Amino acid sequence: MAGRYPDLAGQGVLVTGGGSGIGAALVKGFAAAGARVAFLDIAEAESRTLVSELEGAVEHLPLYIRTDLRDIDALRRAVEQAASALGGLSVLVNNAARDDRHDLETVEPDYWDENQAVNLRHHFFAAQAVAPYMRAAGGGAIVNFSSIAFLLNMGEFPGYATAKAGIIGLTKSLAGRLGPDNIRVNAILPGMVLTERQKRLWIDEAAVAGGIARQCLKRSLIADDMVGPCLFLASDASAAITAQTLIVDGGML
Ligand SMILES: NC(=O)c1ccc[n+]([C@@H]2O[C@H](COP(=O)([O-])OP(=O)(O)OC[C@H]3O[C@@H](n4cnc5c(N)ncnc54)[C@H](O)[C@@H]3O)[C@@H](O)[C@H]2O)c1
Repeated sequence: MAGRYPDLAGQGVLVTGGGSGIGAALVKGFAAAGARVAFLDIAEAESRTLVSELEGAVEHLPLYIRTDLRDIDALRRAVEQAASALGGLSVLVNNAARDDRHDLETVEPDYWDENQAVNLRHHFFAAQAVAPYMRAAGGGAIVNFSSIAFLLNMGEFPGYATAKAGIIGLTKSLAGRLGPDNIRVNAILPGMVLTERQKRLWIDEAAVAGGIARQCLKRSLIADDMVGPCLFLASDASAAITAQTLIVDGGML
């Protein structure tokens, strides 16, 4: 991976939800490319394990900043801390989410608001907070993680699906607003990716088989499959690409 996008070496990269799952693969991928990485996560044990795993293996050891992204003041402080520690920020990956299932009949307004706070709201406020640093650097790239789930009429998580659809609108609006500053904004829509959380909570053998049957590629996707597309959208290799959505689902849709 290192060297495939040489322009990423030395860049300041911020990844939300980088402590586990796809986010952890992204932290490793950017660090292997020589980037200076900071990541925000609520999961302390996983995050600290990730940093210790990378000790001695990468040029710049990623910086973990414990942050609950539902707390926008804390998010703003974390962005400042990351920018100061890394010497600037030119890439933001909005990745953190929580795909809880919920019933139409039992959702209350507080649950709905918390669900949007964990799945959508921090995308906007992280972009707002990093934009000045990107302008100072002469440009930047924001990659927002959406999902194909909102296109599949899945009834078990209307809040999550709403947030993931909202991320597409946000991506396009931010791309329009920030394009004149040479800041690109794109979204990745993963398909079925076998992370530890997915295997523990939602995806059993039958679901894996069902998913693969619907894909063109007859294998399970893993977190590492998201790294190449994300590094591509963060790097100068995609310098003329903005306001786009990239589906990475093994050909399910
Ligand atoms: N795994 C899949 O199949 C799949 C499919 C489609 C889209 N996605 C999207 O990809 C992204 C990564 O998914 P994943 O499967 O790796 O998820 P995951 O649950 O494995 O990891 C999410 C990370 O976000 C962190 N996080 C959650 N709430 C937080 C909060 N309030 N503050 C700070 N950190 C918080 C978690 O601690 C965790 O480390 C998400 O945006 C998800 O919606 C995943």
